[in-house]
Amino acid sequence: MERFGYSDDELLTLPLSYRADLLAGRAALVSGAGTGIGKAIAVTLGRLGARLVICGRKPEKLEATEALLKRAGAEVLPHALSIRDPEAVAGLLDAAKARFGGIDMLVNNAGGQFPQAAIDFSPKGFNAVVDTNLSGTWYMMQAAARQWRDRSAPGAIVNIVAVVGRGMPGVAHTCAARAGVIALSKTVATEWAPLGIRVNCVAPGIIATEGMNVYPDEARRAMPDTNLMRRFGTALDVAELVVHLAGPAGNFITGEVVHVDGGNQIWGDQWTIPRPDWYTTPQESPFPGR
Ligand SMILES: CCCCC/C=C/C(=O)SCCNC(=O)CCNC(=O)[C@H](O)C(C)(C)COP(=O)(O)OP(=O)(O)OC[C@H]1O[C@@H](n2cnc3c(N)ncnc32)[C@H](O)[C@@H]1OP(=O)(O)O
Ligand SMILES: NC(=O)C1=CN([C@@H]2O[C@H](COP(=O)(O)OP(=O)(O)OC[C@H]3O[C@@H](n4cnc5c(N)ncnc54)[C@H](OP(=O)(O)O)[C@@H]3O)[C@@H](O)[C@H]2O)C=CC1
Repeated sequence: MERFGYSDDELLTLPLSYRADLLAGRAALVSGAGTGIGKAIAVTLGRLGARLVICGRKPEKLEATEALLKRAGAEVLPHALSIRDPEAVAGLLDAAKARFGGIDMLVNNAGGQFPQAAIDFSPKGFNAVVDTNLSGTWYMMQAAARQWRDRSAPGAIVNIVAVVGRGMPGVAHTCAARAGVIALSKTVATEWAPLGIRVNCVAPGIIATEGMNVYPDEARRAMPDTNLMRRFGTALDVAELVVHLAGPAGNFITGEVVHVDGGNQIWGDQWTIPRPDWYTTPQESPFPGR
C-alpha cells in the first residue's frame, strides 16, 4: 500500500494561513475524523482554538486523532458511530451538547465509495454508497440544525462532496449521492437562513490520502494528469478552505460549492476504472445514424 498524505507531526506543525486563536471558544463536529481529510480538518480546527467532537465508525482511528488533538492543546470528545444510523446521530448531537453546550460548526466529511462500472452495481453496493454519502450526511445536517433551532443559536455546515459536475466514470453512485448533497445544501441554505444557519459544500479534486488506495494503480497513476496543476492536492488545502467557510471569514457565504481541485472541474478526464477502447483508440461508431 502506497503512503499518501501527511504524517501526524506534519499535521501539527505545517504553517496555517490563519491567526492561532481564530476559533477560540467555538466547538466543531467533524465526521470521518479518524483518517485523511477529516483528520486534517479536525487537527486544523483544533490548532486554531476550536473544541472538537470527532466521529467515525472505528474507535481506534478516533483514538489516534484524539491523541493528536490533545498534543495540539485542543479539548476533544471522540464518539464512534455510523452516520447511516439516524438514532446514533441524534445521540451524537446530544453528547456534543452535554459536553460542550452544543456545536458551532459541523463538517460532514465521512464518506467514500468503491470504483466499479455502473452497469455492474448491485443494489446493496449502490445503496451502501448512497446511504453513507447522502442519507448519512443528511441525518447529521438535520440533527445539527434542530439543535441550533432549539438553542436559538447560529451554526455553519460544510459538506465535503466531490467534483461531480461532469459526472465521473467508475463512481456513478457517489456522483448521484454528492449531487444530492449539493442540491440539499442549496435548498436548506434557503430554508435555514432565517435560523442563522449557513450551509456550504467543498468539492475536493484528487487529494493525497490513504483513502486513495481503494483505486487501482493504473487509475491512481493517471490522476495527476486530470487537473491544471498536474498533481494531487493536500488534505491541508481542503482543511484551510473549510476554516474559511465555517469560520468568521465565511459569514456572508451560504449555498455555495467551492472546488479545491486544481481546476479539474474545467479540465481533465478522470477515470477510476479502466477506459473502454471507445475512449482510447480512434474509431468509427458501430452505431451509424443512432
Ligand atoms: C479519484 C476520485 C474519485 C472520486 C473522488 C473521491 C475520492 C475518495 O473518496 S478517496 C477515498 C475515500 N474513502 C473511501 O472511499 C473508503 C472506501 N470505501 C468504502 O468503505 C466502501 O466503498 C463503502 C463506502 C461502500 C463503505 O460502506 P460499507 O457499508 O462499509 O460497505 P461494505 O464494505 O460492507 O460493502 C457494502 C456493499 O458494497 C458493495 N461493494 C463494496 N466494495 C465493493 C467493491 N470494491 N467492488 C464491488 N462492490 C463493492 C458490495 O455489494 C458490498 O456488499 P457485500 O458484497 O455483501 O460485501
Ligand atoms: N481523497 C480524495 O481525493 C477525495 C475525497 N473525497 C471525500 O472526502 C472525504 C474524506 O476522504 P478521505 O480522507 O480521502 O478518505 P478516508 O477513507 O480516509 O476517509 C473517510 C472517512 O469516513 C469515515 N466513514 C466512512 N463511512 C462512515 C460511516 N458510515 N459513518 C461514520 N464514518 C464513516 C471513515 O472512518 P471509519 O472507517 O472509521 O468509519 C473515514 O475516516 C470522503 O467523503 C471522500 O469521499 C472527495 C473527493 C476527493
